[in-house]
Amino acid sequence: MSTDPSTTAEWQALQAHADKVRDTHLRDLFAADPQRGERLTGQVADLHVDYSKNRVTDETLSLLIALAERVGLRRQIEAMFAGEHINTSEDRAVLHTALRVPRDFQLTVDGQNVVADVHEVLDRMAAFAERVRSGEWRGHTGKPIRTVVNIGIGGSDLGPVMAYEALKAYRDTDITCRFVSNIDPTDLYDKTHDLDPETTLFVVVSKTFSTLETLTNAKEARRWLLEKLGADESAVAKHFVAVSTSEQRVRDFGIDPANMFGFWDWVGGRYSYDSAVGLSLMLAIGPERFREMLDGFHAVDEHFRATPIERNLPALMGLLNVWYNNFLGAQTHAVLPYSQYLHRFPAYLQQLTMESLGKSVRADGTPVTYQTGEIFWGEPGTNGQHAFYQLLHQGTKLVPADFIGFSEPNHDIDAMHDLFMSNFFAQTAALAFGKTKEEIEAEGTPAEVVPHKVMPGNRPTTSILAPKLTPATLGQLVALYEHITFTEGMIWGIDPFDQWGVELGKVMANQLAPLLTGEKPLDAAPDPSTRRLIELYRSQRGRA
Ligand SMILES: O=P(O)(O)OC[C@H]1O[C@](O)(CO)[C@@H](O)[C@@H]1O
Repeated sequence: MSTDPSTTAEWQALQAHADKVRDTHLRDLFAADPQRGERLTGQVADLHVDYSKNRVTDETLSLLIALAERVGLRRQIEAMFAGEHINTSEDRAVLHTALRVPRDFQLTVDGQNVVADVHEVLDRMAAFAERVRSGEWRGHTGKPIRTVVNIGIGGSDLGPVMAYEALKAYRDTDITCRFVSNIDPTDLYDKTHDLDPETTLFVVVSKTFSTLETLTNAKEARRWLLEKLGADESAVAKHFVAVSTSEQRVRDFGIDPANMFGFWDWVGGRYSYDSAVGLSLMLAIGPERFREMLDGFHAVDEHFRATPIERNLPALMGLLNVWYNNFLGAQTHAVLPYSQYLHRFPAYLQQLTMESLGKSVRADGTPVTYQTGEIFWGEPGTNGQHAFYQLLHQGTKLVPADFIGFSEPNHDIDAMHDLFMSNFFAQTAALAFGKTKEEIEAEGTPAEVVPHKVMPGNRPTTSILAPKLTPATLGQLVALYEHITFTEGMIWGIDPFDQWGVELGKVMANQLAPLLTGEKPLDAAPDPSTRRLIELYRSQRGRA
């Protein structure tokens, strides 16, 4: 049975400490230590991380580090990098870090030369991407590809689309990508109805190649293509490629394995866009920039693997999340990128963190008696400022937030970027230090309005500042959050690499589909509420 962290002396010391410091204000912490803004910072690759505006003292940090040592975080990190089967409920290694190692790295896992396999696929992807980008790869009627449609869902969509949007400034070809994920037919319709089938390439991405949404969309896309081209099945080879771990299922679908790019069961879906799952991204930005992104990931991996916990930024950020979640009662965590290009980053992080950490039993199956995964959410600044920041500043909820910004813009217009980033700095300062009653009164504010204008402050933030949003810094950011997630999972003793909780709904959807069409009677509904809803649905669709 694994250690219940909440029964350890280290956890209990944190609980006692939380009671002591709960009301300590960031104003006082900064006043007591003028060096705090420099001391509580660190650098990982290009990312400057300032965690000084968190509600922690040096003692808090030492206690959190002691908890990490107690649960064996260092040992767990080594186990992950070595390819041990740390995904216990699926008995699998967890080796997304191997996807970004340089060619000369040595890593053999379960008898497999992992590095050689990774680079073999990367080389095939690069060769294919060059052919498509140069126009050498032609569609069935001899025309070059202009649009790539990625069909996938979850990890087979969120990573590629997030990175495609993030690296917009680095797309340098005539190729544009679209992403179809939802089984809502409007998604496929919307993304294909105005396309020229002669110049369209579908990349069907599914780790399992059994996901209902993806296979349904892919079949429809194939039907659309053949119908529009007026062609037979032979056209599929020029317009469909697959990314999967299952060669047999790809073959069964009708895609030639020669047009398949593989990966391995030791890559979780939400940890996969730096594998062949990122093929659409590579088609858009080219193999060289894709490689730069992988190097960015790797730089943070090396930091996470080799740096003592007291200076290990992903570990420290993970521990801060544990602090708020388990000792100060926070329920959610905001991620606020000051970059419009990162507008899908919070959605991407939702899968990474919430599919990983939304568990209520430990790895050995025993129930947890403490809070696990927090709710991650966010929107780019400054848009969020005009929507939900009011609650961050004056609401009753504690919402720790990460601010992510870049000194150099990807495109600037006059001094807009300076104005933009001044909001980043202003918000984090306002959240931390607020504005007191006395300061507001001194401005001559009418007495009855004063309480409404008081800004309590003491709202914790971590600032991540990088020189510029590039393929490398994007890779660094993603690896940072992967390892933050890992750290939290290890502290709580859960398996952050499985996702059994999504299965039941999938099975039930398959069982219910014939009730919606009328092929099965309503009596087969699982409960009276669902029966009534389906009955209404059927009548609104004109079905008896
Ligand atoms: O890549 P696949 O096998 O189609 O799975 C898609 C997604 O579905 C999930 O299994 C959840 O339903 C995710 O973990 C995964 O990223």
